[in-house]
Amino acid sequence: MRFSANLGFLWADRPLTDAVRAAATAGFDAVECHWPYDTPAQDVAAVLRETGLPMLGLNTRRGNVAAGENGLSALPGREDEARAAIDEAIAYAIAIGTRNVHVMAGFVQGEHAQDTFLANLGHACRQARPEGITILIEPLNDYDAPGYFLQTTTQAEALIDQLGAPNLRLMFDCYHVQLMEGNLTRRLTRLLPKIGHIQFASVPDRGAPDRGEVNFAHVFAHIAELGWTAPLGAEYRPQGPTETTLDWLATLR
Ligand SMILES: O=C(O)C(=O)[C@H](O)CO
Ligand SMILES: [Mg+2]
Repeated sequence: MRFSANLGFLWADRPLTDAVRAAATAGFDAVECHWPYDTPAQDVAAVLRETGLPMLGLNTRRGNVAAGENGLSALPGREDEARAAIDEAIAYAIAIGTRNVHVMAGFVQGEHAQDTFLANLGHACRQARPEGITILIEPLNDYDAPGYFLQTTTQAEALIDQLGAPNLRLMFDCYHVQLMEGNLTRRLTRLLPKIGHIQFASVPDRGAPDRGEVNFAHVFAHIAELGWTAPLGAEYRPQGPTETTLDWLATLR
């Protein structure tokens, strides 16, 4: 099994470029991030070349973070900002060779929000497709992100089917899915053709995967049996310095 360090959480206390180096030293096969926009893309591209690690994914900006926003793409009336964030994310992804862009929906509910999200996702998929980039949507659990538009894989699957874009896929984060829907291995099997990236953290505390209610040795073996070979995203909150939380990397590999 190969693993990607999510630098939104792992080594998040370091500049992004140093975090990439730390992930390489620790033996990760890839990296991914949340919002890299404060770091010039050419610096990130340079450190990816230096370490040989690919950056698997990045997120669109959240909007007004101080006001509690967590994405713009399902917010009716915010289409111009949402599309600017999508275009920015795709341009950054092209500059650093990243193949996945997670389009964040935001805190909103209702049919109008669904139409808005679909329209903005259509824009994202059209812009990304000629560049070989996949657009990801990720259900977030209602405990950490109450009121987030996209909360379940069932909802995400319906959106993917409705839009019918070949480069729209599901970000299957085992942490969120376990909290909202459970049934991880059956769900992974059924949804596999629609999955673009897989992430994990312990449940319920979002720590390293060698603790908590999910047996990740079993889940990772199942994912390998399904034929999935891309690195899995370690998106957990280290309790202490990241290096002290990496025993799982040897045991679950
Ligand atoms: O929160 C998550 O699980 C994510 O993957 C997002 O990228 C950050 O909100
Ligand atoms: Mg995630």
